[in-house]
Amino acid sequence: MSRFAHPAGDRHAEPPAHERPPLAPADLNRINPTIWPRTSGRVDGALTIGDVDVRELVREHGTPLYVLDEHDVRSRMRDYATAFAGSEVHYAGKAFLCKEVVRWLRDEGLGLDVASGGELAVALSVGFPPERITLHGNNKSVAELTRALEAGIGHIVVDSYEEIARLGFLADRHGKRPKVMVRVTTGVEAHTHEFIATAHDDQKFGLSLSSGAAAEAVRRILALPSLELVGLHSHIGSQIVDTAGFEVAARRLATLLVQIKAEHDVLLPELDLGGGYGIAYIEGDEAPDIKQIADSLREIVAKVCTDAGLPVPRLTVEPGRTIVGPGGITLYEVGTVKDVEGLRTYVSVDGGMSDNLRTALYGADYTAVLASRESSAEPMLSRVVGKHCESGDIVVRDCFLPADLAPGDLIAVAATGAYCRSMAHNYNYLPKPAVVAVADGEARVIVRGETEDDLLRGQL
Ligand SMILES: Cc1ncc(COP(=O)(O)O)c(C=O)c1O
Ligand SMILES: N[C@@H](CCCC[NH3+])C(=O)O
Repeated sequence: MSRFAHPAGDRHAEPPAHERPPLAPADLNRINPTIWPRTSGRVDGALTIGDVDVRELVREHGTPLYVLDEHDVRSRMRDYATAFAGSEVHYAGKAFLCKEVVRWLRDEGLGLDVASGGELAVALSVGFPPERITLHGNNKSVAELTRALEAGIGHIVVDSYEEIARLGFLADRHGKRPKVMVRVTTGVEAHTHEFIATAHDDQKFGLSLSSGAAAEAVRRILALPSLELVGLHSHIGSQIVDTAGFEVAARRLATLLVQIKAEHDVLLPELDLGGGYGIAYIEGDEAPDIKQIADSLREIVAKVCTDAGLPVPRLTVEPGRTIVGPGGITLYEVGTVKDVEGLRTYVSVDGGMSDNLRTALYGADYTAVLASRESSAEPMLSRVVGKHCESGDIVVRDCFLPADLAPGDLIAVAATGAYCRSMAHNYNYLPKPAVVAVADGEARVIVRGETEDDLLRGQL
């Protein structure tokens, strides 16, 4: 995913032109609206979000700090509801889930995808309507399936033959008949990092279309009276900006639906096309247009089905990153600024891979700016690193920061709303930072930051 990774096996080779560090931006102080939250800007030199000055946020809540722009997130929820009017939009909670985000979803009329019993518990704890919840996972436990059945959630997406048998048995025992979908591996090679591509055959998710496993799963479900097969599901991967893969997957899924009608005389009323749409992380990134995606997916499915003389199924999409990613930032305080002669400057901040694992895990790119003030100093090629005991503990691999950067300055990293707090961990016993929602000049803690007591809890 990183544009700047060195070719494997030769760490000293000059990287090809497209992998070299970027040129310094013309204006280091710029808050590019395609990357930063919708309400962000600079006032008196300092970054503001939701009309709140980040210096105030830090005075009140410390650093590192996740900040979520409520207007940004809610407006993206509404953008999806509008673009996919007539279809279902289920927010993928794995991107970032907490009680308050669930309340926003409920207000804005979206559904929710959960990938574990824990995510389900968050949703149910604030009374989210269970019929608007879908449960995913390649290895759901008996306890998770049982809880889903007891709560009466809307859909369970089955991912293996074992799960079909397990769920069929549990549903029978509990006197339930859940709506299920089959997760189909459509064979699409998504253009994204290997670890987050999910529709090629050689990975753990789903049942393969090409091998016939998906069709066999359909047969097995139809043979179980305790399961109601309502549709097919596909999710090809995450942070995908080339929309062609979504279209191929939608066509393949719709074609399978037509084949199922021919083989079983069963008309499935639903297709779930997953999520995975990319966002802009750095200058020059272009995020796909949601309205265009909605129109093209609807058109493709409608054509395949009407050509076969079948009614068009109800569509669902499951965006995570595109809803919550761009509205989130992380604030850090600079602790040390170390010039490594002839190479770059290492800017150490008070968080790192425990609050943002994505750079270490996928070589992800991010944008960072000096947030507590403006500066007219020269650009300095920088690497923003954390405080963990790992040299791979990098937050922003390559960026330009002003050469007068000093300890005590605040740095903001953009587009950290998705898959940062949700993948945070406690390596080196660093507490997970708080999440603060900002809107209309007010800031509210929506997830409390961990304390030393939290870190020691549970130890005997
Ligand atoms: C089944 C499923 N649906 C939806 C998503 C959401 O993906 P994204 O956050 O990339 O939109 C994921 C994660 O990739 C997923 O695994
Ligand atoms: N966690 C990944 C995406 C995986 C999405 C879930 N299947 C990321 O940060 O990009």
